[in-house]
Amino acid sequence: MHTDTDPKEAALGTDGLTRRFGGHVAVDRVDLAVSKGELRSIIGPNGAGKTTLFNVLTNALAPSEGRVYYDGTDITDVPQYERPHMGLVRSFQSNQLFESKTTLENVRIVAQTIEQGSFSFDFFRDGQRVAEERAYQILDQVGLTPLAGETATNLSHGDQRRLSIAMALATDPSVLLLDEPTSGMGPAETEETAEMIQSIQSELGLTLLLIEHDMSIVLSMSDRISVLDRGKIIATGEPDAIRDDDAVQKAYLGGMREEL
Ligand SMILES: Nc1ncnc2c1ncn2[C@@H]1O[C@H](COP(=O)(O)OP(=O)(O)OP(=O)(O)O)[C@@H](O)[C@H]1O
Repeated sequence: MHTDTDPKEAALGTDGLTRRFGGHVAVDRVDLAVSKGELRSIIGPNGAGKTTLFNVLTNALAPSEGRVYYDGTDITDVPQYERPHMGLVRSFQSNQLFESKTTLENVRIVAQTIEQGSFSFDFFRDGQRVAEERAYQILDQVGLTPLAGETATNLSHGDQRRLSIAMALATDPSVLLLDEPTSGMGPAETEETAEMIQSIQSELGLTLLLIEHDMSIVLSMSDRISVLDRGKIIATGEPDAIRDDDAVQKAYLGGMREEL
């Protein structure tokens, strides 16, 4: 079974990353090395530490120990708000949508906010138009063009999740962290969203880290899968190897084994 190698040579890497809550170790000495252009899924039973790992990777929560590397640079101490400007982006949560704004405006606002750092006078003159063009382009990529003028609060749950991906794309990420992009979707919508994510990834050459519960999606989409159990990575490998791994089967006993 393949294990992760040097985190400093990865698009996104961690070395001994740990997060404790009091005496509880939610993320326990995690070593990851996600290669450029890889689609890596993180799976594991409920409470395994997946969300906490994402929170520590984005510095929404400070790690208790360990380091985080982005494209060879130690970013452990880089504040959360600076990371999107470097290209390390987490998909927006539904409570981060501007509910009274339209689908288009939500994406445009993010595009404009991100670009403001790099444009000066010219930007203020043309900024809105440039950001709007970019927003239309992204809506097309995620299949939301027909809903461009719809108020975000009126979108279906699935379309709101697609919008949250669109907003993340508006920041022009290199490494994108997606937290359960298909949660709450039916089988057809899940399939459609998975295809959309894959086509965007190959089009943009993105590195993707995905938390996903739908095992058929995980097994079909991932280049590699890392399995988290009680805070520890117990296996990393290609989908076939993970499905057949004894430790993984054991961790899922009574839980999702049938799905594997
Ligand atoms: N802010 C917190 N304070 C205390 N304990 C926490 C906190 N956040 C998470 N935990 C604990 O850390 C462990 C890991 O939780 P986490 O939400 O990261 O798991 P998960 O794998 O994402 O679970 P799920 O699949 O159910 O979303 C759990 O035991 C949880 O109760």
